Amino acid sequence: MSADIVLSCEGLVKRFGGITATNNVTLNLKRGARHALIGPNGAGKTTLINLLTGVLEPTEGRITLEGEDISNLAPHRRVRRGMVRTFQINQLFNSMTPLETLALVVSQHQGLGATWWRSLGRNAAVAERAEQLLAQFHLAEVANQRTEHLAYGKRRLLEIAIALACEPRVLLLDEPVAGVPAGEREELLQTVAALPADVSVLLIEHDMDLVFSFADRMTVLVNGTVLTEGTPEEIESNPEVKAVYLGHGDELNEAVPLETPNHG
Ligand SMILES: Nc1ncnc2c1ncn2[C@@H]1O[C@H](COP(=O)(O)OP(=O)(O)OP(=O)(O)O)[C@@H](O)[C@H]1O
Repeated sequence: MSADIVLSCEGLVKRFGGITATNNVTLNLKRGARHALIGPNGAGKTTLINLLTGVLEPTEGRITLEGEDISNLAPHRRVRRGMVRTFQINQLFNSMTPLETLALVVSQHQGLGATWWRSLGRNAAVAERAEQLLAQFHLAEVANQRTEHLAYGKRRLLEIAIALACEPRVLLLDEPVAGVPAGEREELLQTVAALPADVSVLLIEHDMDLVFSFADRMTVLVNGTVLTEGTPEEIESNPEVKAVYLGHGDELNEAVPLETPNHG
């Protein structure tokens, strides 16, 4: 396999009883890519991410990370190897502050265990990395507020900061702006745009503003199958893609949200 492919899946199939949610999907994520996965509701995007991260076991097919077959690795071992995801729905510790949460994750990642309170006091490297992440993700001013009191956009930022604290080589971003109110979107869009260039990103998103401003490559999934893959320009002008989305009453080339996210 080419050295510039960081994550790939080949002939991936997932069946749930009689439903084929993923149908022979082959996808290559290039190093440093900003790759978007789009498709109408029920196209199989979430199932594909669950297969890539190891939450679901494929019926058929193979997944390779940095040239190694990870098809049978447990989810946490895939994270250790550098593939990290965020979730559509926040999965945060409500009673902790962003500073505590990030210190915990950084501490775990550095092999110091879950003793974030000790690490914060005694380990300058943990505190420093947590502070850096707080600044990078516009969380410094809310660093000491309990997460349950944070605005929704800040919670989404914290979630991406947590993923970055694991120092991923591959980041799977699952609908980062879903449910975020208009006034908080800009900060999130800017932060996503400013993600480190050496982290390869696979973005699942319904918001076409974000998809077209972010992606340098796009894969369109329909009924579990890859309809097409290409540059944003190719996707925008592809008649088959337009036909799929026309049923939703929107024009792809207007770069408007194609549908209302059903989560968040
Ligand atoms: N655990 C499951 N059991 C049975 N069917 C499932 C299961 N998970 C997903 N499916 C089916 O697989 C298909 C793909 O669903 P999936 O959630 O992956 O689509 P999606 O593209 O992520 O949709 P959305 O944009 O709405 O999140 C759907 O027909 C769905 O009903």
